[in-house]
Amino acid sequence: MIVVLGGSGYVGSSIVNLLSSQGQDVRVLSRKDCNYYDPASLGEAVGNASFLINAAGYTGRPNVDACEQHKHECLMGNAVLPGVVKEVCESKKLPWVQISSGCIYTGTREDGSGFTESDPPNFSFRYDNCSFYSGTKALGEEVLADAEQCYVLRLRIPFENLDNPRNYLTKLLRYQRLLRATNSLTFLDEFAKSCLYCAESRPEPGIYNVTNTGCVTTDEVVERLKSHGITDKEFEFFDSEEEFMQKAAIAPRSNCVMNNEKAIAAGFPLSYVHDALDLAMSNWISEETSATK
Ligand SMILES: NC(=O)C1=CN([C@@H]2O[C@H](COP(=O)(O)OP(=O)(O)OC[C@H]3O[C@@H](n4cnc5c(N)ncnc54)[C@H](OP(=O)(O)O)[C@@H]3O)[C@@H](O)[C@H]2O)C=CC1
Ligand SMILES: Cc1cn([C@H]2C[C@H](O)[C@@H](COP(=O)(O)OP(=O)(O)O[C@H]3O[C@@H](C)C(=O)[C@@H](O)[C@H]3O)O2)c(=O)[nH]c1=O
Repeated sequence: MIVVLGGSGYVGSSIVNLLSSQGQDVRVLSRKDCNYYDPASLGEAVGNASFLINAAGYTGRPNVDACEQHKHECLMGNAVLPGVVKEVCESKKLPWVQISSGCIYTGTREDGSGFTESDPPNFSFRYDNCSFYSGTKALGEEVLADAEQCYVLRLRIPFENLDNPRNYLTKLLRYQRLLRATNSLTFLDEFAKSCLYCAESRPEPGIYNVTNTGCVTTDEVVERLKSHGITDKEFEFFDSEEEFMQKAAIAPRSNCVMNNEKAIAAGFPLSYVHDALDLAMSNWISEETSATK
């Protein structure tokens, strides 16, 4: 049995749907079911699972700005909880996935290439340059530095074919103005498949950048949204990151390029970012369409 903590959330529900569709025996755990911060209570709820996926955490709604006002929940969910899950999984000798984020980096390496798993985070409390959210995600990875049988999977700006306020494509369609940035992204379907891959095939445990190959600019993504007929909107852009910070954001955002070669070499099912965007956009289901179904 695979236990999914936070299986009701945006990322967790995508994982649960995939596992269920593949005939896996899945159990979703929620904060209602036990005390996440008491290893005995969490351990009892986990029972005799054979694999665990921790998709619980605090992200803020509608975006990470909300974490600046909810620091306690954010610190507990993103930095303390991974430590409790580690303790429980190690006592049960249970292999498991922790969902981390690529938002612990900003920019590119000095030579313009993407960050690898061995690059230390540069958007963290140690650099004193980050959002509270990113700081807690970097701390969550530090807590797991010596974790056994643990897959730390770094998701980065998820997108998919379903219109959803958490989907990057929906965000770009709805934000009044856009920040011009270059990012690596993660196709949510392939992230869910990557979690299943860890459960079934057990690659070497450790940190993996679970991002699609390559990177894209905001302009490239909006041009693709237009060429797929999803919108004919004339997008407006901020003149600079300073203007974006003054008018649309509370916390600084991570925009970054990630290197996924380690994940590809380990067999993770990750396609080129432009191909993944085309697949999601060519199967686009708008909120209006899904509401009438
Ligand atoms: N969405 C994104 O853009 C990205 C997300 N991630 C990471 O993926 C994971 C899941 O994110 P996402 O699905 O978007 O988030 P959601 O908020 O949609 O879901 C997270 C779930 O975690 C539980 N939860 C909420 N607050 C807390 C808390 N303070 N402590 C413990 N559990 C809590 C809730 O489940 P319940 O009420 O059932 O307990 C909730 O449904 C997080 O670790 C996040 O950092 C990484 C990169 C990008
Ligand atoms: C608020 C806002 C953001 N943006 C840009 C900034 C950035 O490049 C991109 C995403 O910014 P958002 O504020 O939507 O998302 P943010 O909350 O920063 O997104 C993150 O969520 C958490 C949970 C993660 O772990 C991250 O990996 C990432 O997915 O959109 C705009 O263009 N216009 C806007 O008005």
